[in-house]
Amino acid sequence: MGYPKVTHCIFDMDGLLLDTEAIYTVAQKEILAKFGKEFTWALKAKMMGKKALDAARVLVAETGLEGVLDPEDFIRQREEILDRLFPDAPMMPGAERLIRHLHASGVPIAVATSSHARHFDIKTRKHRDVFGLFDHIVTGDQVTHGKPAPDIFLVAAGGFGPGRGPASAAHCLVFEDAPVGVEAAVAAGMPAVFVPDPNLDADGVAGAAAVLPSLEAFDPAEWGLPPYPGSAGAGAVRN
Ligand SMILES: O=P(O)(O)OC[C@H](O)CO
Ligand SMILES: [Mg+2]
Repeated sequence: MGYPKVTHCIFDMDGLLLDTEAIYTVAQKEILAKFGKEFTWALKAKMMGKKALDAARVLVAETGLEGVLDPEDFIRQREEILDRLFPDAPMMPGAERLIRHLHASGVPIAVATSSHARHFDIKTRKHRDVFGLFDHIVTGDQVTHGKPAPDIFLVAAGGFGPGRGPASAAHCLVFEDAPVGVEAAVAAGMPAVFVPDPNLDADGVAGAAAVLPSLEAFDPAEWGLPPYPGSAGAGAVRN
């Protein structure tokens, strides 16, 4: 397998634990339409997983709107739409079961999201019980360099506290839905389970240890983690 036994798990949030990526798409489509521009999956793939300003700069550059739409102004317009839609974001299939299982089994778990703390609060308002099970949460505003830099995963791995940390980065399994997130995990020296949206062209994404259609297909036992009670598990496609 090429990886040591997994002892810790680090979860991305948007598009992985929470179904919020569709909300970003709605907001971004709406704003670009005002400028006669289309929001495509190819553009989304380059933005998703990044911190807000990094992603806004990509959008402005890729749509040729430099000098027309200021990235900070884009973010302001987007906030109005997002703030309205985020509170109703549901969890992704399989996310709650996996989190509850890992927590009940004593596996240290953390969140590493590029979202800033204010958004994290709005998005998780209806899911406080589940998010309360994580050892700790690292939000995008806590690191200078966002994904694809490895920083956020390294900070998350370092946050488990004395005696509860991983022996090395390679013992931490990262779950991601974004190409830049997989890149960040690889740069951090961590195996990554990539769970891409079916609309995302995942072909050019290198380095994932496994690619799954959904968290429902994740079998903890395959990674040396405690098995689901009474379950044989589903098959991961290991690279
Ligand atoms: O996927 P996350 O949780 O790192 O957050 C990403 C951004 O907030 C939106 O793509
Ligand atoms: Mg994500």
